[in-house]
Amino acid sequence: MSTLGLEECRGWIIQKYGGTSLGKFPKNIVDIIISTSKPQRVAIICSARSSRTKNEGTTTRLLRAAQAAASNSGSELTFQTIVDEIKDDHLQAATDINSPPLRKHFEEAVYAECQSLSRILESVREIEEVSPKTENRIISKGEKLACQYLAALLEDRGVFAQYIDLSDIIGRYDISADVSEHHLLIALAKALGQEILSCGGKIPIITGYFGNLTGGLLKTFGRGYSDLAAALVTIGIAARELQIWKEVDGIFTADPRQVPTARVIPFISPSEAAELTFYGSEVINPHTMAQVINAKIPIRIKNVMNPSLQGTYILPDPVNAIPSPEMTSFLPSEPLAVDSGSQVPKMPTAVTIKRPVIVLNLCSNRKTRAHGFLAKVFQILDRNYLLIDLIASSEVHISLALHSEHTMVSGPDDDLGGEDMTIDDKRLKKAYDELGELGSVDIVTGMTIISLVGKGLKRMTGIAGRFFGVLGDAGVNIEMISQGGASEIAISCLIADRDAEKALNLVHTHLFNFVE
Ligand SMILES: Nc1ncnc2c1ncn2[C@@H]1O[C@H](COP(=O)(O)OP(=O)(O)O)[C@@H](O)[C@H]1O
Ligand SMILES: N[C@@H](CC(=O)OP(=O)(O)O)C(=O)O
Repeated sequence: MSTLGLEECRGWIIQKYGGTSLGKFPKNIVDIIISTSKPQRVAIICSARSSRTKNEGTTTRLLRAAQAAASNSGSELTFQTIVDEIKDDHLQAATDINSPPLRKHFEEAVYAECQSLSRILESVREIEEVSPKTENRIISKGEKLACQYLAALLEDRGVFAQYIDLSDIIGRYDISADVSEHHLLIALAKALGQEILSCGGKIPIITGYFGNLTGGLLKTFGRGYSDLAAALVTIGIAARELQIWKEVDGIFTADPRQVPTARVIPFISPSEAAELTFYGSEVINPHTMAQVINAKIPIRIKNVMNPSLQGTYILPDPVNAIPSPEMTSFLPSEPLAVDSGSQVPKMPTAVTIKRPVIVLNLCSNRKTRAHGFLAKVFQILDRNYLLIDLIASSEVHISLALHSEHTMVSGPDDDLGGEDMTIDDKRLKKAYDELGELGSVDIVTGMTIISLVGKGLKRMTGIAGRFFGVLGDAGVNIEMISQGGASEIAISCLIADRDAEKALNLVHTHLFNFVE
C-alpha cells in the first residue's frame, strides 16, 4: 500500500454531517458542500438520517427492528412495520430530488436496501438472535441510504458526487482482527485515503458505517461511530480540518435545548469534549478525538443552519501540545477565558446530564468484603454488556449507576420473564439474577447523573461545595457522588430524574455566570 504524497492531499476539508442535520436540513448541507468545495477539496461522511430526533432516527429504528425480530414474539409485523417506516421516511425525502431519473434511481435504491434489510431480519427472527455481524449489516443500511440520498441531491444541483460504501472496506484491505488497536486504525485510515483519491474530481460521499467489525461496530465504538469514520478519513488524507456539522452552533456550556442561557464554547480540549459526551452531551464520539488530535489536525463543530459562525474548535491543551502550523493559525492569541494554563479558571467548562439512569444496589451476603467480591461483580456486568457510569462502594455494599432505557422496575419476584422484554432488559435481568448469588440486590429507576466538566476543576477550590450547595438549596437530593480519582475533569452526582432540568438550569445560572 503506497503512502499518500503530502502535496497530493493538501487542502482537503473533511465534513461529517450528523443524522438530524441530514434529516432536517439536506438543502443547507448541499449549499455548504458546494460553497466549501469551490476553494478547496471536500470529502463528506454521512450518518444515518433522523427526521426528528436521534431517538426516532434510522439507526435507532434499525436497532429496534433487530430487537423485535430477535425477541420473536410471534408477530412478523413488528419488525416489518419498522422497516416500512424507514422506507416511507426515505421515499418522502426523495421528493426533494427534482430530476425524475435521479429520483427514480434513489427510490429504487431505497426499495432494494429495505428488501435486503427485511431478509436479514427474517433470518434473525428464525434464529432468535442478533450476532455482532448481523447487527453490523443491519445498522449499515442507515448510512447507505443517507449517502445515496445526499449524492442524488448534489447530482441534482449539477455537482459530480461519488457514493462510497465502506461496508466491506475492512475485508477489502484485510484489516481484520481487533480494529480498535491503534496500528489497525491507522492502516484503516490509509485505506480510506486511497478510496477517496480513487474518486478523481468527484466529491466523495462516504458512509459513516465503516465495516463489519468482528466484535460489532456498536460494541467496539458506540453510537456516533460515523465521527470516527470521519476522523479516519481526515487522517488518511492528511486533511487541513475535520468539520462535524450539527444542528447547534457548537459545544455549549450546557445543552442549549434545555438551558436557554447556555453559551457557545469557542475552544475546548479533547478530554473535556470526550467527558461531556460520556456524561450525556452527545457532542462527539470520544474515539474520534485521540486519532485526529494526535495527527495535529483541528476539529470544528459547526451548525448547518448557521454556517457563517465560527463554531467550537477542539484543540489540544496549548500547554501540553505542539500544534501543527495549520493548528497554530486557529489558536487564540489571548489566553482562553475558560482555562489559561497555570491560572485558576473562573468557572467550569460545561454542565451536563445523562438520563435515564438506573442504580443497582448490591449488599454482600458476607459481613466483611470477601476476597474477589468486586471482581465477581464486574465479571457479571461485563458478561452482560452492562457499562457502569458511576460507582460508590463501602465494605459490603456497592452501588452502580448505569445509563439505561430498561423498563425493568423491580426484583425477581415480579414477572419479568415476559415476551415483551427487550434484549437490554434480558441482559439486565440476567445480571440481576447473577448478582443475587452474591448478596441482596435492588434496582432504583428514574435517576439522572448531573456532571460538571472542566479541566481546571481540580484547581478550583470550593467548586464541589458550591455545586452541591446549589442542588441542596433547591431541595434536590443527592444520592451518589463521584469526584476526582476516576476523572480529574468531572464532578458527578446522582439525582432524581424529575429534578434534572431544574438542577441543570440552577447549576448553570449559579456557576456559569461569572462577571469580571
Ligand atoms: N453541551 C452541549 N453543547 C451542544 N449540544 C449539546 C450539548 N449537550 C447536549 N447537546 C445536544 O446535542 C445535540 C447535538 O446536535 P445534533 O445535530 O442533534 O447531533 P447529530 O450530529 O447526532 O445529529 C443537540 O440536540 C443538543 O441539544
Ligand atoms: N447513525 C449512527 C452513527 C452516527 O454517527 O450518528 P450521529 O452522527 O447522528 O451521531 C448513530 O446513530 O449512532
